Amino acid sequence: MIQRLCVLGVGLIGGSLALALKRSGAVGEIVGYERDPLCRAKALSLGIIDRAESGLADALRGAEVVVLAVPLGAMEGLFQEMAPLLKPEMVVTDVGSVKDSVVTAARAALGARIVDFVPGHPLAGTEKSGPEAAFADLFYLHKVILTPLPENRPEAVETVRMMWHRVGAEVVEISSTYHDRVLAGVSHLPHVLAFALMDLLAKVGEPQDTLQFAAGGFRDFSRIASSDPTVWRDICLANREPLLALLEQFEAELHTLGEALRRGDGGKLVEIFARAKAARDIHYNA
Ligand SMILES: NC(=O)C1=CN([C@@H]2O[C@H](COP(=O)(O)OP(=O)(O)OC[C@H]3O[C@@H](n4cnc5c(N)ncnc54)[C@H](O)[C@@H]3O)[C@@H](O)[C@H]2O)C=CC1
Ligand SMILES: O=C(O)C(=O)Cc1ccc(O)cc1
Repeated sequence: MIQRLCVLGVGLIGGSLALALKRSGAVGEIVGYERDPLCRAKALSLGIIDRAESGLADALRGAEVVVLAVPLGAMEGLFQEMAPLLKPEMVVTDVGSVKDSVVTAARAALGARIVDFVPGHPLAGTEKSGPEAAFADLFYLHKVILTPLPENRPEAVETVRMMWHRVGAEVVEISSTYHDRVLAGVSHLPHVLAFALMDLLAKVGEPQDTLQFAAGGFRDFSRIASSDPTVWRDICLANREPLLALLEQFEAELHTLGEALRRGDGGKLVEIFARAKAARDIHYNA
């Protein structure tokens, strides 16, 4: 049982974690720290948090576990501000979609207190944001990646592992660098492609006229282009190198496809499409 949990940033992810932990009975009091007064009020009125604070010292006081659930661009500043306020009994974790940059910022700001910072990333979310979008089932039966540090106290890792376990998530541990390389492929590049496609369609046509002719496949593929632009700016910039490496390979892949199309080379198209289908089917239709 966590007596008091402090969530920094009560949006989709921080709010959903608060709701899920409350429902599970794993936490006594949940304190929310929010920069945006509207989100603060909303999180309180929706019963997501028990208490809202606009000052970090008041928010952190007496917390056993602190969860950073702010956009990646806000993490470094928060680590710096919280460093002098952390007490020996506090365990700190985050939910950021990129891990190496968060680890670097935490190491620089937290000094010896890094032993109690356990980096995390729930592999669950939606294209919506803010406290109104939060829901208690978000993490149920989803994976949560932890990228523990060599310096971590084992008890701190166990506390974070248990927190996610209590909301029905499956916890796995990998290195932060491997995390960032894999997530560039299965999350960050797909979001970039969806944004790029929607941007292109918005420029070449009138989406409000043409989208009425789109079928389910388009809706599936483009859904994530409705994600928050600033949250995704931060993710792309934080994982710039792995993302750029993959983007360049993707450009080459598109070039190969384009050349095959230009030549009328149906054999090449089937070769590429069949390899792609097999790779996807082996995972999803096994
Ligand atoms: N959106 C998604 O599906 C997922 C997001 N993540 C990660 O979760 C984190 C939060 O993302 P979301 O919940 O989607 O965003 P969100 O926009 O729904 O929530 C973020 C909240 O943080 C607040 N905030 C921003 N800067 C702040 C600051 N300096 N101090 C206090 N509060 C501040 C905002 O007012 C907002 O309420 C990000 O780091 C993101 O990479 C992780 C998994 C899934
Ligand atoms: O909306 C979706 O399907 C997502 O992919 C949500 C998401 C966004 C960011 C993450 O780091 C993890 C999950």
